[in-house]
Amino acid sequence: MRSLIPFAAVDPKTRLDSVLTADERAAFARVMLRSVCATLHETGYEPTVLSTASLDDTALPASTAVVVDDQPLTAAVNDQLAATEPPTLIVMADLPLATPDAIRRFIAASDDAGNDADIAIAPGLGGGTNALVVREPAFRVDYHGASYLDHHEIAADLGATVETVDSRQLATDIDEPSDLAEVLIHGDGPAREWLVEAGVELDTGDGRVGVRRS
Ligand SMILES: Nc1nc2c(ncn2[C@@H]2O[C@H](COP(=O)(O)OP(=O)(O)OP(=O)(O)O)[C@@H](O)[C@H]2O)c(=O)[nH]1
Ligand SMILES: C[C@H](OP(=O)(O)O)C(=O)O
Repeated sequence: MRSLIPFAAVDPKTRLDSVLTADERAAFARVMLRSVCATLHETGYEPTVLSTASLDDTALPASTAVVVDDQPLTAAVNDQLAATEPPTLIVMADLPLATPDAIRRFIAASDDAGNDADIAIAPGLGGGTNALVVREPAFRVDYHGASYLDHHEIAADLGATVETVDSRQLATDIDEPSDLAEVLIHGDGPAREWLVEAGVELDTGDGRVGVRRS
């Protein structure tokens, strides 16, 4: 199955700006991208990174294809869907807890006893769409906001079947500083390592666990 990883290369992860500088956000976004690429490679896919700007080769595992398209996310992904035959797997670049097992379970769950769902969605905790399998040729994405609900509506309008796959590892996208706590608690890969080296640590004071700089 063709697989795409959309990536905002310029000034990424702005919602982390209370914890990370602009250079750190750019570096951390690339660490997460590299981790998701490696996860897909390990799962047996050859992902294409759909990036808003060209990328230094060191940002990616060897032999990862890059397509540069500086359109906004939804338009760039939809042009890719229009240009190729389904199925397409789309996995966001900010899922540092994603593992090959989680991807395999997502794909397997989207295939219910041999009846492939037209659309399979691994929702993000905030209502977004962290991973998507598109088997319906007419389906087009509409990211941002509660895109999980929007994608259900778009599928319903097409009479397409939808499978929602509940996966903690795929649900954890890194948007807000509190999401970094999830990486420190549950991660065991390069994103966690990068945060520890940068001096980002758990803040277990009152209320919800967060992060602070050491
Ligand atoms: N190709 C492409 N990918 C995008 C674009 N905007 C976001 N992405 C990617 O889509 C996924 C989810 O995006 P967001 O959580 O909105 O990421 P972001 O824009 O880096 O973060 P914020 O600045 O905090 O909104 C990540 O993999 C991003 O790298 C875009 O305009 N084009
Ligand atoms: C791209 C967007 O991501 P979020 O802003 O929810 O991280 C979405 O999943 O629709």
